[in-house]
Amino acid sequence: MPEVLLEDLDHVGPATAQKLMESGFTTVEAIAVSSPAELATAADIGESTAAKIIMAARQSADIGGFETGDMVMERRKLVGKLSTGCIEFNEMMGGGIDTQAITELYGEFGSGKTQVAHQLAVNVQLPPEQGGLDGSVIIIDTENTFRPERIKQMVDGLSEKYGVEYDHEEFLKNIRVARAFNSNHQILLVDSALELANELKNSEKPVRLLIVDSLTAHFRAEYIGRGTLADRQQKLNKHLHGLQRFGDLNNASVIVTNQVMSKPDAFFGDPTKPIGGHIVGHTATFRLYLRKSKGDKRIVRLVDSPNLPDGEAIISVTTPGLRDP
Ligand SMILES: Nc1ncnc2c1ncn2[C@@H]1O[C@H](COP(=O)(O)OP(=O)(O)OP(=O)(O)O)[C@@H](O)[C@H]1O
Repeated sequence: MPEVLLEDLDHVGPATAQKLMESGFTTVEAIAVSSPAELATAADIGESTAAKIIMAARQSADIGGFETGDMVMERRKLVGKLSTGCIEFNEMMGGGIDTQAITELYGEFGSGKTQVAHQLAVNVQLPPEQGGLDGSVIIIDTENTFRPERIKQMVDGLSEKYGVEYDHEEFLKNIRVARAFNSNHQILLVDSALELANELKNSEKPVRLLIVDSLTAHFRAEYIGRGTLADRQQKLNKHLHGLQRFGDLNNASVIVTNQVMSKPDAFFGDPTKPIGGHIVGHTATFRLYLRKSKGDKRIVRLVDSPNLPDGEAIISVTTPGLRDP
């Protein structure tokens, strides 16, 4: 599809286009999924004009409309399973982490969310015989927690496990990381990820995994207090739909992390419930609650899956990677 420029949209003059770009609305897609109030503020225009611009953007943007049942069926047949490398964990997930789905890892700090994400970034690159998807990965890193050194350790761990000499440099080349500086930037990076995935679609390693670590940290920091809750949930909702769409279009797994607090939190309510609450819950297809146990052991609990029984698996987080205890 040829790229549509902001100025090409009805009701958008050069000055408005400029203001929109400056406020981070750099693509027609970003405008298509925004709200009139948001756009009006960003471009200094009336809400009714903003609504017209959004309609125009929706008509020209490829934001996904209806699919027929047989199309959905065809797409579902392609659902892949990404191995976690742990037998019990895989079994609990019906074979592995589904593609075309969002899987949320939530838990306290240090519960191993980032470790699981790193391991999946390695495993996705393996051939299907070894539980991979022969793909590459995009990571949206919001808290600067991506560590290439950790990837190297895990690749060395794989070499040990399979008795094959894997080259960690090759694995690192198939991991593309972008830092998200705030929640708006984070949302826009999904558009960039879509573009990148399109470019790589016919390459040797198409993008089969998207990781957002952390999904909620920026939202949590930026939207403080009850008054902004609805706003935050709306943004988060939009973001999650963008992520789901990424998973569908690329037959990719989407992994998001979400920190929960051990201490009661005045702003976000029940400490055992992940922030983002209902919105993440209703949009994420699989929710995994991670808990620390003795030593390097972690308990992974599957909560509220649409087609699998709830269950628990124990894994070990070790230097060479995730292992069966
Ligand atoms: N190289 C390593 N070898 C062994 N264990 C490690 C290694 N690196 C990290 N870990 C383990 O992983 C833990 C950190 O987990 P991780 O960073 O995944 O937590 P998290 O759930 O993402 O936390 P946060 O919410 O703070 O980001 C460490 O406490 C340690 O137990």
